[in-house]
Amino acid sequence: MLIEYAVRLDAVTRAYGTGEGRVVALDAVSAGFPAGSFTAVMGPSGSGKSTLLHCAAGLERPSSGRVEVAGSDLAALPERRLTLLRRDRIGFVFQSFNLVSSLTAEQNAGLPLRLAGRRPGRAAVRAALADVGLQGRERHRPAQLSGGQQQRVAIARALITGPEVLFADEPTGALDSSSSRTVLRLLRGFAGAGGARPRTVVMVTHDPVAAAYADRVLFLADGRIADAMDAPSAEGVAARLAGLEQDTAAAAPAGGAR
Ligand SMILES: Nc1ncnc2c1ncn2[C@@H]1O[C@H](COP(=O)(O)OP(=O)(O)OP(=O)(O)O)[C@@H](O)[C@H]1O
Repeated sequence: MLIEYAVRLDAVTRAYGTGEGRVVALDAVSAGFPAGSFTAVMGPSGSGKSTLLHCAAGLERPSSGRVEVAGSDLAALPERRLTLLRRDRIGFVFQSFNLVSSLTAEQNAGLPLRLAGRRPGRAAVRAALADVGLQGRERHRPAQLSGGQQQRVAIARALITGPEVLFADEPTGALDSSSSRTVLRLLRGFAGAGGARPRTVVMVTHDPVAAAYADRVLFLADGRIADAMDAPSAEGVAARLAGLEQDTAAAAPAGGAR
């Protein structure tokens, strides 16, 4: 059966700096994220997880290699088309929520539509907030909401444009375990083949419990894919991660820099 990929990386390298100070954050990484799947990306600190996410989402351009999202080769897109792809077909959720503190939950959630020059319909925004369990909180500002509630506003904002791919960078990193569960269930519920188009989630996390919500875990070490695990359990993921952390620590030169 032919697998349809929502996101594909082909020999993607991303290096920072030059000469002595050059750091290869991603080293010829090839990976496919099937349409409708939920993938967690894990690995020791500095292994390249955020860089992979940023390259896959078109937030950063790779030094070499090819990234395809929703059938488009990102490098071939002019800046304007890339902006439209990011705006209309991709959603982002970050660890730090990134809400606008002076705006209400409703205004924050409707912001992508406003930025696209569309007047956000109140009913649609309220429905998006209700979908994440925030009915009755529409007029609250971020400071009046808990961390978990703020992240749910951020999810409503990410989903308001009906994206095909949701990228999440440590979405539960700042949350307690109960709020984390709520957020992870929302991400899990978003991913899938149902609806007009399959919906795909790619999530970077440090937390094996969070990774166990995914269909598949991709492990990075030293900027390369080190392993993959289907139908992950938190225990299995924790054990694999501990092994990779040991290998990375053993391989690191004194002083730590790669
Ligand atoms: N803008 C940058 N300039 C220079 N080096 C960078 C930059 N961004 C990342 N790096 C380096 O690239 C490597 C990979 O970083 P990245 O943030 O992708 O790792 P990570 O796995 O997400 O780490 P963590 O789990 O600690 O967040 C690291 O060695 C990091 O120091």
